[in-house]
Amino acid sequence: MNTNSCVSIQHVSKKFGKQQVLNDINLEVLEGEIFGLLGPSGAGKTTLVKQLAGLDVPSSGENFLLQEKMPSLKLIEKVGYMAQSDALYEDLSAKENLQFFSALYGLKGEKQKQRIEEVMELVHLSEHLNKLVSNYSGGMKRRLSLAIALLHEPDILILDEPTVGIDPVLRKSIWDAFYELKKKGTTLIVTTHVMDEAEKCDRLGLIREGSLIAVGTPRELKEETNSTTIEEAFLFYGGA
Ligand SMILES: Nc1ncnc2c1ncn2[C@@H]1O[C@H](COP(=O)(O)OP(=O)(O)OP(=O)(O)O)[C@@H](O)[C@H]1O
Repeated sequence: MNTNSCVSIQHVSKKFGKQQVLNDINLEVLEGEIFGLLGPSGAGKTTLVKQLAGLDVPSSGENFLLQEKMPSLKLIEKVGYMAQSDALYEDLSAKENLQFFSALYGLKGEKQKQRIEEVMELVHLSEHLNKLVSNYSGGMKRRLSLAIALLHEPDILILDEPTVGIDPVLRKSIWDAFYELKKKGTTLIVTTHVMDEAEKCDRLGLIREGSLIAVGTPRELKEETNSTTIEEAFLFYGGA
């Protein structure tokens, strides 16, 4: 295992009934990188990142985060996860949602107040702190979910399609926030099926029908396949 690897996926396969959804995945994610999992809808990205977040288990193989086998309660405070669908309390205000999740992570008093202000600023929602979540737009809910995942300053942040439904201007500001977190040493794992977003990652893993078909920097993947775009590279590796 690489010494600065902080996520190690070893021979991970997953079946739902007879359907093979992940097929012998092997992957190391390095500390402090932004790693993108790119693949079409249904490729198995969510299934994989759920395991990394400790919410599901492989049928065979093992996942390690910070040298600890998943799922592990020890890692709860070190890992942040933002699911694809927002898990928010609609009939509470944003602030109440943030307070609830802060409490789960053991954030209290002044520290809690300060973190809530910081994360809401980061996602440009400070003005809407007291609004009921049911009155939020889809994009606002996405940003609030992101704020919640950031509350406890996790070492590893796992984001399942973080910018779906978010306009380009805000998408840029969210990516700026990702780079800020990276600077602080946070490792980010981001799933996406958007090619221009994939270009923003340090390294990419291309997933197709449950198999990891290529891993490398966006530049490497393009060079190796003589492609001008990631999309072209993806099609090349996919055998098209
Ligand atoms: N709990 C489950 N039970 C049965 N099948 C499942 C379950 N979860 C996922 N699947 C199936 O596994 C496959 C991969 O789904 P997954 O959500 O991991 O794909 P994805 O790459 O994240 O796609 P998307 O971008 O659309 O979310 C799909 O065919 C899906 O129907």
